[in-house]
Amino acid sequence: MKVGLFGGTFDPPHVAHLAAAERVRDELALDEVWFVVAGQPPHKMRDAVSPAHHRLRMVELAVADHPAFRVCDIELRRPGPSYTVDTVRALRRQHPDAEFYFIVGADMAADLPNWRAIDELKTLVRFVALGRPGYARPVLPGIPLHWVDMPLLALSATELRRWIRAGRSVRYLVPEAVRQYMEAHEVYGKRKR
Ligand SMILES: Nc1ncnc2c1ncn2[C@@H]1O[C@H](COP(=O)(O)OP(=O)(O)OP(=O)(O)O)[C@@H](O)[C@H]1O
Ligand SMILES: O=C(O)c1ccc[n+]([C@@H]2O[C@H](COP(=O)([O-])O)[C@@H](O)[C@H]2O)c1
Repeated sequence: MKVGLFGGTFDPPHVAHLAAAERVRDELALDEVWFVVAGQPPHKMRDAVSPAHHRLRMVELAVADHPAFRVCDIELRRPGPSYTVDTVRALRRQHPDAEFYFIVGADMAADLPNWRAIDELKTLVRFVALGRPGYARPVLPGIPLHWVDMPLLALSATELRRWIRAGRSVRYLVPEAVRQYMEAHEVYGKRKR
């Protein structure tokens, strides 16, 4: 089975995440894409991240209508920073027959040389990267990267949180079920209007 792993903080999940996952699933003929919700993202240690149960629920809602998309909560059940190499080692033990592809946007792709145990990690997964506005396709000597083209979507969770806090509508920028959940649970505070 060919499985795409799409790791993210997903605070909140947005339509560019879904479009990226679908684009890679289609291009590489993956059987499934697992959205791996980061417990404590290693490079966001000092940032305030929304509670894991909200991010997990929002991702569940976001992927619910896609038959090949799944949510993986393995990193939420492990204390400490969510290093991808730990996740992939565990998933390979649990699913010895799966072939794993790790999906990243161009911003994260450029950071791969700094990831924990990257020399081991690159032997455990194939990296797949997508363009992201503002980030060039990186040249990474020694780290094979499968580049997948897709229409660039200038959307980020940081920007969406800012919009919500400013009282702006994010309808159509996040799946409708996610929008309703974040409003009902005031994940990013009360909507101003
Ligand atoms: N607009 C986008 N185009 C392509 N890839 C994206 C886009 N937004 C996020 N990604 C990728 O999705 C993965 C998960 O990203 P994450 O959950 O951190 O969302 P984000 O929008 O980058 O959030 P933040 O702004 O809080 O950093 C990362 O690999 C990131 O590069
Ligand atoms: O393992 C690492 O060293 C590492 C360093 C930075 C990011 N990651 C992973 O990259 C994925 C995307 O991160 P983020 O914070 O942009 O959502 C997420 O699964 C992180 O755990 C992993």
